[in-house]
Amino acid sequence: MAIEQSVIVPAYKEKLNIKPLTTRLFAALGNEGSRKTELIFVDDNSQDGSVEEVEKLQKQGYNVNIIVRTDERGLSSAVLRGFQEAHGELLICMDADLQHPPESVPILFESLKTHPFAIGTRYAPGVGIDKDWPLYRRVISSTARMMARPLTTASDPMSGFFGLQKKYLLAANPADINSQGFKIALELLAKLPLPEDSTLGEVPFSFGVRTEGESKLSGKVIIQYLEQLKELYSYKFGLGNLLIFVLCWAILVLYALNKMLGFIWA
Ligand SMILES: Nc1nc2c(ncn2[C@@H]2O[C@H](COP(=O)(O)OP(=O)(O)O[C@H]3O[C@H](CO)[C@@H](O)[C@H](O)[C@@H]3O)[C@@H](O)[C@H]2O)c(=O)[nH]1
Repeated sequence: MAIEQSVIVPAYKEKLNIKPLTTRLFAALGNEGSRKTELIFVDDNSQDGSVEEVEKLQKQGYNVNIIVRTDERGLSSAVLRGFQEAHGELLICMDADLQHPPESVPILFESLKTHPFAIGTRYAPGVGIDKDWPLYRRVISSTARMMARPLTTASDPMSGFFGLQKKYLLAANPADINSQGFKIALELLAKLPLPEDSTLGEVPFSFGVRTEGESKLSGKVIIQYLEQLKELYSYKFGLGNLLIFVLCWAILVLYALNKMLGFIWA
């Protein structure tokens, strides 16, 4: 059976997560789903045994591959590389750390059959974020989410769990896409030539906590996000609206402070 759908996973030092992610994903897809799906890890030369782990799974019959980049680092660029190499018409990106449940992947693929772009959301009734996700991450995430509000209708534009129909990626000019940082979903949502009348697929999921390995979020990634936002505001609204950007900033800093104090006092 030909490959119709691809799951791309950016991975840096994720050896311990590779096996559980692969086995859970293919179990969730079932026999028929597994036959038409490939899983691709895009690893930035972790040298932690990830490659050997994938080779073991290949020997067990799983359709899983690993691309090792030696000349580049970064989440967004890794995802774009995976999308480039993928054989499926439907593409999904998810993290390796199991914070995005593999069991939600079939639902996201289903949504992509009727939506050009679909995104996993943590902000919907019945789902949410694990209570053990650290306070500072909640504050950063809420603030970042508010700052992206004018750019997209997505309820969770910070989500790293999303998918799209490949034809819309191919229709974009690669030079337009910013491959820095972590926020590739927001970038693609803002820049892909999606049909005007199309709606965004939103798939609620519960965001877990990482049990193996560590987050790679750093100060540099936050700065990259702010630079990306500035560029997206210019792209969408023109430089004349830089003032709006500055005002949004001021409001959001106040919002973050309020949220932080609220949490502390709560
Ligand atoms: N290849 C590659 N992969 C990377 C790199 N940096 C991070 N990754 C991979 O990208 C995924 C997410 O990175 P984490 O460092 O685990 O991010 P996080 O703190 O859990 O935040 C994630 O979840 C948030 C909520 O959905 C997202 O907002 C955020 O963008 C990210 O996806 C993981 O699979 C990680 O190995 C890199 O430089 N290169």
